[in-house]
Amino acid sequence: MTENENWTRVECDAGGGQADQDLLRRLIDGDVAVVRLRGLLPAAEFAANRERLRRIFSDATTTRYVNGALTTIGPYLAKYLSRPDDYFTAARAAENRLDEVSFDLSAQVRQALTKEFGLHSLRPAEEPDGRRYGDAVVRVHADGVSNPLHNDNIMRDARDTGLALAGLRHQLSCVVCVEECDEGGELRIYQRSWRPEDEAFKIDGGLGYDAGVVAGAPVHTFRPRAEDVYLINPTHYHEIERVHGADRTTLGFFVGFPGESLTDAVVWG
Ligand SMILES: O=C(O)CCC(=O)C(=O)O
Ligand SMILES: [Fe+2]
Repeated sequence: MTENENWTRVECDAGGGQADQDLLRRLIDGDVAVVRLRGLLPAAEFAANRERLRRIFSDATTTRYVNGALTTIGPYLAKYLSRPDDYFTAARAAENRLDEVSFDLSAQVRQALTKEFGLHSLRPAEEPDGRRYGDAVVRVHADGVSNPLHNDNIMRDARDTGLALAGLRHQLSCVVCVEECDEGGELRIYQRSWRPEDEAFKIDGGLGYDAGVVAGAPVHTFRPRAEDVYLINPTHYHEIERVHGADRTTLGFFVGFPGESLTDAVVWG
């Protein structure tokens, strides 16, 4: 596990012309660890949406696992793959609640990403029958919380569900840092994507994989700061270090590309 100059972060200032299709391709190919976009949205948008979220914080739900816990506002699909109907119901309920307080950070970020990367479309994913996926999940990591080593791969995980997302070609993850913690909370991402034989490293009854699965792989460590918007390839192993002090609050959504053209994409939470 070594930091390595060949597996590192690309920093972009919004409007600087650096964010393009080629950069998305490098994330997909596993050549770039993190793309960090600074200044994607005005500070005032973050401040307003942070305040809106605060009003519905009591709606957050915590899912406990033997080796961790996830506190979220809005459902995350990975938890509902065996009961998609419940996912869509919960997604509508969360959307209504966020609308009530005029929370619009996900829509703003989508619009800004579309412009920044020159996309033709970036919309919440839909099933052919019209059921719409949730457009993001608010994740709250409080003092003492970490996330175990895992990878996110909807093409693999939804394969037997009949959901349209299983047919995507590529998946990225977009994270919007709403509130940074005082210490810790670093994202550690490895230059190692999932392979079927890794299932031997899966933690029984828990979340994620044993550290042995990434032995020897280059790692990049990134500590998100408030107002960062960053992209990773979540099919690569990643984990979040223990958070200290203030909550680490993020808005996250996955970005899926149905084809090799990286200009048309869908999102889900
Ligand atoms: O919050 C982060 O830095 C990463 C969260 C994560 O696991 C993901 O985006 O897939
Ligand atoms: Fe993840």
